[in-house]
Amino acid sequence: MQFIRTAIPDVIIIEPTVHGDSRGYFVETFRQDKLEEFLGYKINFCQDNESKSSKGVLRGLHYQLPPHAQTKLVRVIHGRVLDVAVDIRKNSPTFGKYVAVDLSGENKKQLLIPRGFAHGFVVLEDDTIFAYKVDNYYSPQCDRGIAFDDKNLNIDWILNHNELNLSAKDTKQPKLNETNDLFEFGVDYYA
Ligand SMILES: Cc1cn([C@H]2C[C@H](O)[C@@H](COP(=O)(O)OP(=O)(O)O[C@H]3O[C@H](C)C(=O)[C@H](O)[C@H]3O)O2)c(=O)[nH]c1=O
Repeated sequence: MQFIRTAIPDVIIIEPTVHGDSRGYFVETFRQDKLEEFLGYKINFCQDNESKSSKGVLRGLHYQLPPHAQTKLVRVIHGRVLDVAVDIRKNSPTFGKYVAVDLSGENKKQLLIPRGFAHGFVVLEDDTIFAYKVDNYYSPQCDRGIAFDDKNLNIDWILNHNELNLSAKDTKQPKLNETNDLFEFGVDYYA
């Protein structure tokens, strides 16, 4: 299992080891000990999620506010997405910047998105199954979002705007500079 820091160092790509043989393959998709050793802090996931989407679906950009802020460990079981994490920690040197990673059932890559980031993905193949762990329970009251097409983020979602399929909620999210519901850089949201 390899851990690779991205251009935003707190966002980490995880590449599990795939053991293939004549029957198929085996992969350890999560190892708490190895993850905590790399992170240098404890992490306790408490909820697993799964969503299925057709090509063109865009879910995001979402996050939960403290005290229900979530770390997400995301992966694609079948299909392919472009997965995006946006730094929404005020005063961060990478505030408003994003990381985009191609996750697929084929490459088995995962992305660790810490508290303080908005998360979203666009689905690039039909019948894509997206699975992820979170370390705080779902809290509708603390659920927030940022507009996927915020010009100040300038996210390249690959697909054309007219190919996208969003929830009503996601067509009405505020731009980053229109919300105060953000995080502070340097605050330990894991304390
Ligand atoms: C997130 C969540 C949702 N729900 C219910 C609420 C709705 O009845 C239904 C769909 O919820 P929503 O439209 O918010 O689902 P997504 O658009 O896939 O949202 C997720 O996608 C983006 C990319 C994320 O990173 C978040 O985990 C999450 O916001 O599932 C639950 O019961 N539990 C949950 O944890």
